[in-house]
Amino acid sequence: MAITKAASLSIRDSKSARWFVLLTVSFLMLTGYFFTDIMSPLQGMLRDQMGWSNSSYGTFAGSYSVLNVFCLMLIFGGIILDKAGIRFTGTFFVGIMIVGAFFNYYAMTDTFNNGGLGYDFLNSFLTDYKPSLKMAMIGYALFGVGVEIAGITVSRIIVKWFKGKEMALAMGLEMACARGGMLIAFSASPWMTGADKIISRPLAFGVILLVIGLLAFFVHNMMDKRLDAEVAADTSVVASEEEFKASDVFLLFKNPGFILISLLCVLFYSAVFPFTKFAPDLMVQKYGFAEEFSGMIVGLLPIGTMILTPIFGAFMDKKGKSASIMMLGSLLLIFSHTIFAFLPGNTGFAFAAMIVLGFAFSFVPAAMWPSVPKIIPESRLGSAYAMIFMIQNVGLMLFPMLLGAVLDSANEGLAEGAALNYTEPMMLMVGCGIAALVVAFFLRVVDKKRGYGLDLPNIQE
Ligand SMILES: C[C@H](N)C(=O)N[C@@H](CCCCN)C(=O)O
Repeated sequence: MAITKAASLSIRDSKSARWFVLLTVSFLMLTGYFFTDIMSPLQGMLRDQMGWSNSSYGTFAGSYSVLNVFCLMLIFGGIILDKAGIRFTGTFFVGIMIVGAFFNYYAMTDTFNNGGLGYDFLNSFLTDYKPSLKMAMIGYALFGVGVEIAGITVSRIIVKWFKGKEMALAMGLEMACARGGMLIAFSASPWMTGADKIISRPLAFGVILLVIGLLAFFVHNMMDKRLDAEVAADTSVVASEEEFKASDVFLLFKNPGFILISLLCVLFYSAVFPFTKFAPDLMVQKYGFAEEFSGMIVGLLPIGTMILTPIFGAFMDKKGKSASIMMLGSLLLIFSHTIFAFLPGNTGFAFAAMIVLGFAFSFVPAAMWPSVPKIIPESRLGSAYAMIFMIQNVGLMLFPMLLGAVLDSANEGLAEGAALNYTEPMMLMVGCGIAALVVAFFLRVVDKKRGYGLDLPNIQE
């Protein structure tokens, strides 16, 4: 049964306790996001060493979401979260994340590629696809299930500890840490392959980091247990919300605010995460950066968001304006991708577009995620976040595949060694941005009509 707390103080009222909890789960997300983007700056090496085409690379990137979409893993994850609780769900799915990451690492090793366990089997069907690609996809798909459900769990944890307090700031800081993981991946991964360019090296490091993330989550579990014990022992805590039922998932779709926020999420994120998978190669092909530095340029994006997301989060905690800020973020997204698509390959434009994208990628997440609890009751939050992530994952699956396929087809017959043209793939991203802006506009209209309070401050005085 979902509960709300009345007057008496609990461990969540202790600032140091709740910020410490935030630290543990933020570190976990850092490790997850590090692994998510670990292969992104290695697209060129995957082409040269593993023989992966751009479409193959896009298919690999999209495999992250395949189980989440086709096996409805995020829906199950959300239901498990609402039924079995934070500690079990988090621990189990971080475990899945580690197993998937290990398969992904194994796919890149010489052991596997020289006929290791599973090679012959994976080589016996769909022979157009390399065994390394198939093994990496199995691993990345499992990893995608784990990291996404871990992300949903972490959002739930932050609401549990920060609701009515500094929630947007806390979510902003958690996302800043996650972006820190992206930053390390983009800037360090090519260097970690070493002079001999061994792709499996950064992946091995990523697996070890994930195990450390799991240990951090165990520390969170201890704090969470204490909070639950306090709540159970406290007679001033009153049951106030209905118990969650699996059928409630369908109720979410009767809520226009939920539908619009889900649509905005899929459109906005489809123009960001799939883009970042190709962005290092875009830097090489369009702007002429060396492969080792291309990830660092893309790393400007997470650096900017690490600083800006918590700042905007704190602003919205105090002043509100989330609905308007989501519109502004979508507008900036269009500007940024328009620069990448249509302006000349001048490095100044690359920096400018990346900075504008950094603002967009700070505004929208900082405003969107803390808005969900204003639209959905707490007992259904796990499922609501899960459903939003699930819809978002459709975009995260399709868009990298589309980008890879459009890139290959736009560059068919290109002379050996000539730079790839990214205009058409980037036009796809501009289209997503325009659609996101339209949805953000309607979300603001519906907010005014229904009184969700998206433009109101998060902190209750
Ligand atoms: C990719 C993942 N599904 C996602 O949407 N991540 C968001 C953060 C959502 C959780 C906020 N507490 C992101 O912006 O990285």
